[in-house]
Amino acid sequence: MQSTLSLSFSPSSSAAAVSRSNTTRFSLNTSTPLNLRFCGLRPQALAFNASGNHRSSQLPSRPRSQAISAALSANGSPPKSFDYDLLIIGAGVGGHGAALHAVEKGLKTAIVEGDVVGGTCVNRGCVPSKALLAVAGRMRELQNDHHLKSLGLQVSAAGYDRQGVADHAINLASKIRNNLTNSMKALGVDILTGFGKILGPQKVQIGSSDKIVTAKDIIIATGSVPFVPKGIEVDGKTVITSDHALKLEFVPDWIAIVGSGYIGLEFSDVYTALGSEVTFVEALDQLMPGFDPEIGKLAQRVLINPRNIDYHTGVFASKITPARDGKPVTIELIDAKTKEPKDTLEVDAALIATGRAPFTQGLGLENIDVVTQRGFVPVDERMRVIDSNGKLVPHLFCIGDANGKMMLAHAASAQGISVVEQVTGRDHVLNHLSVPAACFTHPEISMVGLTEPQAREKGEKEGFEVSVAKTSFKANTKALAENEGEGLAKLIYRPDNGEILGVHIFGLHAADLIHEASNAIALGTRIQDIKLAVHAHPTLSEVLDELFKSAKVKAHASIPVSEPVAV
Ligand SMILES: Cc1cc2nc3c(=O)[nH]c(=O)nc-3n(C[C@H](O)[C@H](O)[C@H](O)COP(=O)(O)OP(=O)(O)OC[C@H]3O[C@@H](n4cnc5c(N)ncnc54)[C@H](O)[C@@H]3O)c2cc1C
Ligand SMILES: NC(=O)c1ccc[n+]([C@@H]2O[C@H](COP(=O)([O-])OP(=O)(O)OC[C@H]3O[C@@H](n4cnc5c(N)ncnc54)[C@H](O)[C@@H]3O)[C@@H](O)[C@H]2O)c1
Repeated sequence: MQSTLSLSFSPSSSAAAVSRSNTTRFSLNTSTPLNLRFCGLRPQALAFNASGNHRSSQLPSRPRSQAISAALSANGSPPKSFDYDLLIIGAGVGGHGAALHAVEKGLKTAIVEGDVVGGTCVNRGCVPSKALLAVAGRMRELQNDHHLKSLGLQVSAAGYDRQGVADHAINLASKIRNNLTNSMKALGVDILTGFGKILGPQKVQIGSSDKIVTAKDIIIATGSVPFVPKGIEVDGKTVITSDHALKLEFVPDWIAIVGSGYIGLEFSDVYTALGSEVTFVEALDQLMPGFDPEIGKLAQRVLINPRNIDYHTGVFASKITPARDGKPVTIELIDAKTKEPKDTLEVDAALIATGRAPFTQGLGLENIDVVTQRGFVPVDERMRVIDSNGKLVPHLFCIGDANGKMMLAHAASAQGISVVEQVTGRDHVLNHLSVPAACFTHPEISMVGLTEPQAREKGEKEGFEVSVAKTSFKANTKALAENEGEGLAKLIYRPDNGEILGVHIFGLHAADLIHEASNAIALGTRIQDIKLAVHAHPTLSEVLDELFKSAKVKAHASIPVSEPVAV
């Protein structure tokens, strides 16, 4: 096994540095402690210092090296036999995906959860947000007279019951949480309740009790919490994070959304559908800075400009004070570059959507000599944890939001499956460039692989040509039948060999359509091959069919010809 590695770690050191939209970007104003919350999981306040490491060390009065050797001498010797083959710390989607695959592979598996099964995605993320977005989509349709008339429909004024909408999100989360729990129980995964703390190699303490569990391999899957920049006071009522917003306790007349990434954009869709005015505050010079620029422009034309949304770009929200004593929420804006004061906003509420911070405090990483990087656990491309000397920690892996490679539910799960493949004897490296992402606005945005600027930069560095092909939803029969012709699909590829570098879609059901492209990238399928695949007519999938067919690949790689099958 390789012992010294260079770090493969994507989070940029500044929020102003844009990489991919769904790679971690968090470190704005980290010079003073951040105020992080974790939904009541742990009583003590969380605080990170400037480097993101935890301020309140477990062993604060001793030098670190001394503390580590003390811990190792007490707990450091690896156990000779194990309670489990695999122990997973954190029962979010990452942990759940790993657990299910582990059982399938015949591993005796346990999962430790300090709060509720399902983690962020199920309880405070993907699931409740998509329930709210489903309502938003219907409200939009019912309020769009022009659209309805063109279909020959007549509907009287649309309305909603706030608590009914909130209940839909709560009920869905509870249903999926039960499904997840039952699926693990049914397969024989032991669910251990308590906060997991690594005591030494292959050894984890569960909760504050004396319960210590040993396992041959351990996966850290402890996820993330909302990141709140300094100067912003979250009261959970008028200044909120997504944790609060998903409960939909009120629908403000006017809400400022700080950050125009995934969370900001999806909530702007929900709030405007429910009648709020939205003001975006974005640190970078354009909205939705993580998307492919062309898709971002189209999204701005369709999702921002015609809606009750205005915005301030190139500014930080440097101070936000909740509404109190009859005064509204106040937001002080400073220029992102010069730091000069720019403006003060007074609004009914503010949603802080400025990224997520890893949840790794109190995990006992110091006991195995692992130093986090702004809270993220350093891992190599196989999710193997790297210690402070650059060496792999045997039998220890970290997946999902806690490693910061790609903060998406399915990425967490895919990383978990990849780890299980490795510990059961099959080498596996997940190609993150094949992992799709989607923003569930109306219409949706989806993407896989590189943006056009990223592809051009790579092409320049590595000396290959980059080409772009595009198709419009306006030419698609199914989209037109739905009266939803506003949309674009964009393919970024190598004309010399037909390699797909990236695909970006804006339009109806873009989140479902992206998988043909992501699977093609994962399987190494070239354009000259996929353009021969057949799509049912009339379907939205023909948008991608057209896209691949319109690409101009110069060198024709051999096209596999399958034997004709007698029917
Ligand atoms: C509003 C919102 C919407 C989102 N929408 C989407 C979406 O549509 N699609 C998508 O792909 N992603 C979405 N995401 C991102 C997605 O939720 C995360 O990427 C995903 O949940 C990460 O999974 P995870 O398993 O790494 O961590 P988590 O889901 O955060 O789970 C970690 C679990 O570990 C537990 N834990 C932590 N420390 C310990 C410990 N020491 N001992 C025991 N248990 C511990 C926690 O209680 C938690 O249950 C969204 C996120 C948010 C906030
Ligand atoms: N549909 C999905 O897959 C989905 C949905 C929601 C969340 N998520 C995941 O959750 C994570 C967090 O989402 P997010 O939207 O919070 O983060 P993000 O990184 O997508 O966007 C944060 C935005 O906030 C801006 N920003 C940061 N600090 C600021 C400040 N002080 N003032 C003004 N602007 C500031 C950044 O420039 C950036 O544009 C993402 O990594 C995403 O992958 C995914």
